[in-house]
Amino acid sequence: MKVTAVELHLLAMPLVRPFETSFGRQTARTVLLVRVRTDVGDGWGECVAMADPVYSSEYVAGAEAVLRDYLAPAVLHADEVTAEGFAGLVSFVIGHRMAKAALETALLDAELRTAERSFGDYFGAVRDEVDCGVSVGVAPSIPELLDEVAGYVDEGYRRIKLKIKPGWDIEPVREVRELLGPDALLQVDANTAYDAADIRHLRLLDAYELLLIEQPFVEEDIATHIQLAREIETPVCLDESILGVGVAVDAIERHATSIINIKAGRVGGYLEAVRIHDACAELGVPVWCGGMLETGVGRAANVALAALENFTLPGDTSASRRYFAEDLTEPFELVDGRLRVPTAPGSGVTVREELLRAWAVRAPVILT
Ligand SMILES: CC(=O)N[C@@H](Cc1ccc2ccccc2c1)C(=O)O
Ligand SMILES: [Mg+2]
Repeated sequence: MKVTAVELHLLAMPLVRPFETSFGRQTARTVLLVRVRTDVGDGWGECVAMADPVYSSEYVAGAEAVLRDYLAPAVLHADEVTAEGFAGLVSFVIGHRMAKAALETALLDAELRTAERSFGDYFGAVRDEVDCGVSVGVAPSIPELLDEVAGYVDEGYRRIKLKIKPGWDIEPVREVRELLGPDALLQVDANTAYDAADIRHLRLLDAYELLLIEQPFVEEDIATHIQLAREIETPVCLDESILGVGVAVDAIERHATSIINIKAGRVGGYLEAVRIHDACAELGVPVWCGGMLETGVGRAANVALAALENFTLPGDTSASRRYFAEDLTEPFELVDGRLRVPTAPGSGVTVREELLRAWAVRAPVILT
């Protein structure tokens, strides 16, 4: 297809409640959306980068710049572009996987809408709905944490994930395990907040039958994850470290991790995400779909991805209302702890253009 324009939309959406992690406290989501106009129709992609480079080195203003100055010109100058050829077309740009993922997804959305194929059908979904978990932030107090967790259990979430950090780990886990009972699915996410000196302390988590401990150490530090995996019963899961299928296979083969959190935005797009899924299936390593507080645009694609065979653990594919009072698309509603996989062409959702205008931080950048 021929791309005739690339639009960069910048929105601000308030969160229904503050979301605190080991790297900070968020009260709103700054959203960068990419729309491509092509000779066969439009497509949308959502960039998962945060406003600040605190989860990864990418951030909204940086993603916008690399899309404006490198990635959009590359597709606009090409006579013929395909989603499958996009990674090769922009391989001259090092990194910037979240920015690349947004544009690749927009191209895929345009292609599949025209072909009248859904993301789920294209990715190889084997389910019509996916089991959903929920990510729970660091709370001001234990009672407030327990209230929030009890609310999610009432909503039907099939797995609870607690953000932890030094000083907020063993006690909240113990109290939530007490609240949930011994059989509930419970896991933790440290977002890189610990180091090797904390390994003995982290072993205390073994008392609480957790599904996994997610990314305790910094992205580049595979060695300390290997050391922890040797010394702790709780399975180690990687998130920030997994930038592509190569590092996923390397980390698994070196026994740094035994479960992978797949986020299409973090790895450069849904095509790479499917490659990681397939490689993990080969290696007998279960995967689950991570979340980056996406609007319905990114959420729709994540739910389709989470419907693949080897996504055997509930993901952070929570309902829209977990984060937003109103979503940019039709809302994703939890039914019996599950979300339905969209079946309409492309992502299967429709961006509400009136909200695009209402929530815009500035006029869209239109590149032609
Ligand atoms: C659902 C979940 O825990 N996501 C990330 C962390 C995270 C936390 C806060 C965020 C705020 C704005 C944008 C992305 C964010 C991602 C994770 O798994 O590590
Ligand atoms: Mg994580």
